[in-house]
Amino acid sequence: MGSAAAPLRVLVDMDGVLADFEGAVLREFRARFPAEPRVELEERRGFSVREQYRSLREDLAAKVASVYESPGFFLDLDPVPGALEAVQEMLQMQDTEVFICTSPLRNYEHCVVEKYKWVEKHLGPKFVERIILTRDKTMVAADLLFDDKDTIQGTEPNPSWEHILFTCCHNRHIQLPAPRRRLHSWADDWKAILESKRRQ
Ligand SMILES: Cc1cn([C@H]2C[C@H](O)[C@@H](COP(=O)(O)O)O2)c(=O)[nH]c1=O
Ligand SMILES: [Mg+2]
Repeated sequence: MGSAAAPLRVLVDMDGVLADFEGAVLREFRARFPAEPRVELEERRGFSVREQYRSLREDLAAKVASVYESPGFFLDLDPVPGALEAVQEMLQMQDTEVFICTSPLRNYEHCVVEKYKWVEKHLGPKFVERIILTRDKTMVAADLLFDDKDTIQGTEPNPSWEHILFTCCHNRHIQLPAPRRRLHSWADDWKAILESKRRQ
């Protein structure tokens, strides 16, 4: 008798994919520093919001960091539209394993515990067991990784997953070289991506 095919293992990133990090940074920055120049979401370029604020004016880097390093920032992030429904549906799919794979800030004081609380609040306690917290996603074995960071590098030069770039304000201008793929939003056909990977 042949052995059953292994389940498809899917990693889903948190900030920019499940939780609206960028929207909250802008909203809180505007509230706390109304007189300072800011980067509107349409003007965001590059993964690091801190570096883009630094390019406006050196001292704005620390100011924007103070926003996302504040207590309550990560816990209060709004879910990305459609994200919660999509991962709950993924969890119920046959022959599919889903994990949340997220990187904490270097200044992890509030971020780590609030990421756990956010998942419990929005997805329930069972999903908390599916959190993988790492600053090196290349070390995690999976078939797919949905992530808004355009370039994901780490210790492992050939990660097992295919990185599907999740469209976010800071990456929408990037032209991906073939055969790299995008998911434009959770309204886009994520199931087709899972099925195509299953057939490979
Ligand atoms: C400056 C800056 C930092 N981040 C942070 C937020 C998170 O701690 C990680 C990314 O987490 P993910 O769940 O792996 O997306 O980096 C950021 O996302 N964007 C920034 O500009
Ligand atoms: Mg992200």
